[in-house]
Amino acid sequence: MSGLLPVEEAQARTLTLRTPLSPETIAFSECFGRYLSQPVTALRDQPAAALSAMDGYAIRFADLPGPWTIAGEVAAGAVPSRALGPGEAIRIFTGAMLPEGADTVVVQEDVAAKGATLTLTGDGPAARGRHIRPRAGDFAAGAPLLDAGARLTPGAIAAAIMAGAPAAPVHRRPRVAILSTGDELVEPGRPLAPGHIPDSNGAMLAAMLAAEPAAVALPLHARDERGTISNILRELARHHDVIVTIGGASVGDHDHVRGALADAGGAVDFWRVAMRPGKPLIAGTLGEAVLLGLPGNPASAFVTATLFLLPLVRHLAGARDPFQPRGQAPLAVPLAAGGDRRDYLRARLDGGALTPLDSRDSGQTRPLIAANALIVRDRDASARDAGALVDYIAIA
Ligand SMILES: Nc1nc2c(c(=O)[nH]1)N[C@H]1C(S)=C(S)[C@@H](COP(=O)(O)OP(=O)(O)OC[C@H]3O[C@@H](n4cnc5c(N)ncnc54)[C@H](O)[C@@H]3O)O[C@H]1N2
Ligand code: MOO
Repeated sequence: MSGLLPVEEAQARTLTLRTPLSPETIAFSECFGRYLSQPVTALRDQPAAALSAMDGYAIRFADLPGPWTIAGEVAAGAVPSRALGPGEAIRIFTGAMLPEGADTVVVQEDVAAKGATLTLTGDGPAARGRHIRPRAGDFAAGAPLLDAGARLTPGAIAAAIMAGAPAAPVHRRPRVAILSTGDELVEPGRPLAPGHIPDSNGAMLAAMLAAEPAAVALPLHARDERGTISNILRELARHHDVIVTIGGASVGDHDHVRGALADAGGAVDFWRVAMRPGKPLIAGTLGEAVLLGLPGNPASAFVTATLFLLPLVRHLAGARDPFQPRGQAPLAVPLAAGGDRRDYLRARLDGGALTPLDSRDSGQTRPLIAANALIVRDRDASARDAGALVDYIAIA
């Protein structure tokens, strides 16, 4: 089909519409899911000194099998008051600094203390250095820990804090507006007149964005009036980084998004992508804002949001790698040959195998309940047997 942009080209063009947003420094308590604006390098050794990894006694390995004279105690957070001498043991706890002179920890389950005398009752440590966390065993000062553009996962947050970073250097979150268009649409939960349907896409997109570093405004709705849509777009562009419209993207007499964007002073970068569902996707700019015009069919909106909106939001939020990775899994059932566009088939990944869900009608919402993957089937792909490996994208 002519005039349709290949998916990868359309995805790449979407990201070129705007560079990542400005950097800011925020508290670690607020930074989950954000992307780093600069690398994190360790500012300190961790641990900063050799520590005990167990509750027990610090000893010299050469003094085994004891007995020892108990010569003091050191708890986590304290500095040992003296060095360990030959034949001595110092009571020590998990996370406490190892006294100078000690090279091994014997766990308390392996010894018995009577007065100031400690005797071995179990096997004891098998080697010098047992139950000791060496200085800088986690990382040394100067170690590169996280790259710019990395996502702040719980683990990454923990490492950045331990590395001594005072706060999280990240990119600003994109402010995202969602605008459903269509005379037939009614706010969720409101009574429906004949010909009306509930606006399910607005809330669906807000939910998809809830897991992303985005400030998402309450979904809005406009009637199918070019002038109204144009005015709303112009207003939204003043305070948002991304405007997502839903519906009105196709060729019908009531499909006004492209016209309204032009009237508002914006520009279409591309329209129509070689994919199913989602062909009439629009991408463009209006002032500083990027506009994505998603097709109105629920599956089309879902798939185009997955492939274009979420990566755009991540890109603006500073992600180095904004696209969902593709996986491969075997088909649980045979798959028919592909058509003249790239297909993204709603599917269920269960027990390691993929089952395409029955409906290919992009107007249906019910298949979205079970779908946890999109099978990627290339244009003109041949039919595949059950068991054949196919590409998929995991979806939430
Ligand atoms: N002659 C042609 N007709 C259509 C073509 C085409 O190439 N030639 N493309 C079809 C494809 S593919 C799609 S996808 C749809 C997309 O159309 P629009 O983006 O203009 O969407 P609407 O017509 O406004 O709506 C389509 C469908 O989705 C329902 N809808 C819309 N918004 C919502 C919402 N917020 N929540 C729930 N449901 C929504 C709407 O009622 C329609 O049923 O065009 C085909 N037509
Ligand atoms: O592309 Mo439409 O999205 O096939 O239903």
